[in-house]
Amino acid sequence: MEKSILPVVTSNRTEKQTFGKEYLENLLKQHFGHSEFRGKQLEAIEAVLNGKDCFCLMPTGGGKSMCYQIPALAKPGIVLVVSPLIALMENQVKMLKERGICADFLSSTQLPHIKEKIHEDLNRGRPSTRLLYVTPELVATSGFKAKLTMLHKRGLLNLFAIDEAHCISTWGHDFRSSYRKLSSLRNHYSDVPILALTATAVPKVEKDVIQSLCLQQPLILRTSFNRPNIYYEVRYKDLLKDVYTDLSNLLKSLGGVCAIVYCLERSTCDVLSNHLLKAGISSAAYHAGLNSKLRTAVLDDWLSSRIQVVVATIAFGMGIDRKDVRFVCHMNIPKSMEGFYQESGRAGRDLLPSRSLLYYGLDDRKKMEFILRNAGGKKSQASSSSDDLLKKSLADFSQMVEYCASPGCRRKKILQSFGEQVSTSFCQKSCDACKHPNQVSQRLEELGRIQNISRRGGPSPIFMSLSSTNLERHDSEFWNRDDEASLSDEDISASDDEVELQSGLSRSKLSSKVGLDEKIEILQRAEELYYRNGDTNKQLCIRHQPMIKTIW
Ligand SMILES: Nc1ncnc2c1ncn2[C@@H]1O[C@H](COP(=O)(O)OP(=O)(O)OP(=O)(O)O)[C@@H](O)[C@H]1O
Repeated sequence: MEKSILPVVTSNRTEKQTFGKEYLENLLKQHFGHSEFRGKQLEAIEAVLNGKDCFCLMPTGGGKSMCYQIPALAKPGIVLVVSPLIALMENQVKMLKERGICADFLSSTQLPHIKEKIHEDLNRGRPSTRLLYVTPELVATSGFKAKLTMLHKRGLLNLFAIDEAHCISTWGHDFRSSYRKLSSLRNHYSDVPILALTATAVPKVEKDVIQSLCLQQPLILRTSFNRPNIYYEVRYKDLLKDVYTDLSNLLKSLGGVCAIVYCLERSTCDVLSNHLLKAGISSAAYHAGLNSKLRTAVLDDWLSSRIQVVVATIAFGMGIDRKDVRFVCHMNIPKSMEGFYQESGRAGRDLLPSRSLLYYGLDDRKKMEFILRNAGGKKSQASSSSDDLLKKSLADFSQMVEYCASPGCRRKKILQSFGEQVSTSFCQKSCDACKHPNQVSQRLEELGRIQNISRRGGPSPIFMSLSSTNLERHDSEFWNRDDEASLSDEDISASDDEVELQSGLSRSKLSSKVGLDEKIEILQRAEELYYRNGDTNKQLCIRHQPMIKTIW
């Protein structure tokens, strides 16, 4: 384990002096090079340093990590960070180590001697580890619970930070049940503050997270989801001569800016990336169908600006911290505003002017609607809960359609979908509908005419061509059936502890076969499927649990 090269500031000052604004700002400057706290960061940091539970809702790129990283530096002891994905843990630990901060993660994918070293450090009188990243599954094991109790008895637990806390609500009820068991943290270590962090603004999720973690009179911090530095625009595929040429012309006009183009399908990523290359734009495709070596090379090239544009599926982005993405494009309409917000939000994390463009097509809309409905229709037995889930996914999608195909400020529609009410003037002409209202109205009228003609002419060719066989094939892409076949029942039933002891080999074999990004894509799609199909997909998720399990 690499150890801290920079001495971490610990202080024996009194609480008031130790946690003063100036002191905390110094830590921010000294360790991260930022001159001041953003949004509600300081409030969250002060709350947890004073022993208070806190629920923190911040938009993507809002700087949530700082809310537990600064407390880890301000106070002696260990901050335990519960994180859903190994990829996220690895990224953060790497970044912290580069800054000389002693952080580590424990997961079943790590080599035994690395884990041993971490445990050795935790057993020391004064461990050098300041931040320890773990999965909820590990927290639920008896071995790790004993370790936590030992640290607690020695007064070494500074804070529990639950990153991506919405997972408690979205995944915790079923196939990641360990998320629900995190309540044991509050029950066993009542004097250690808990900080729950998320960018998911649904009120039901907030309530569920607070209840599930048993937060005690938490300070609730909500930051507006507005991203004022992003200009939002929609272009209409049906009114364009050639969408790919439109995109390549736009990219050329923007200069060599760093960009991400999201596509629904892997094949589109390949075709579009080739088109951009032919147009003289440096680009590469990135999706779970490529081998991991190639994906790593694409990611490295993009992160180091050797490639300008990555044309990717949703597998690309989670945990990737490149601040200067200037342009995010959606080639197809996403399934929900939440997904769109997360993906478009990868633009402009440095707060500089950036751009989001969505290409809306009538066929894409029909295709997505068909996929959502078909997923619901595949249920073996209709149940009211799966009907509700289907209704929810269609309602989520209709918000996205409204964003694209109805007049009015785009920014306002995004914020309204998260329950924020704002006036239209709030946008300050930073979306196409506010900047060029006449042009947008005219395009919508033209689109309406085309839509009427296509309605009279029957379903579109794409809609007709989506046979159930095609969709089966589409679904099978989510899971690697070879991997499924290679797994024993032991893997399926083993707890995290047992997996570590008994089937580390099969797990690592599986890990080497399946790239991290593919796992992320699988997990995201599993979540998507679960939402769409309710019980049916619960079975699907359980069946593929060994596969999904390797993600955390
Ligand atoms: N006070 C600050 N001043 C300047 N930059 C900051 C500040 N706090 C955080 N950042 C930077 O903002 C970026 C986003 O931070 P972070 O990854 O913590 O965001 P996040 O809220 O976790 O986002 P996401 O939900 O997308 O993961 C990082 O590059 C981080 O270094």
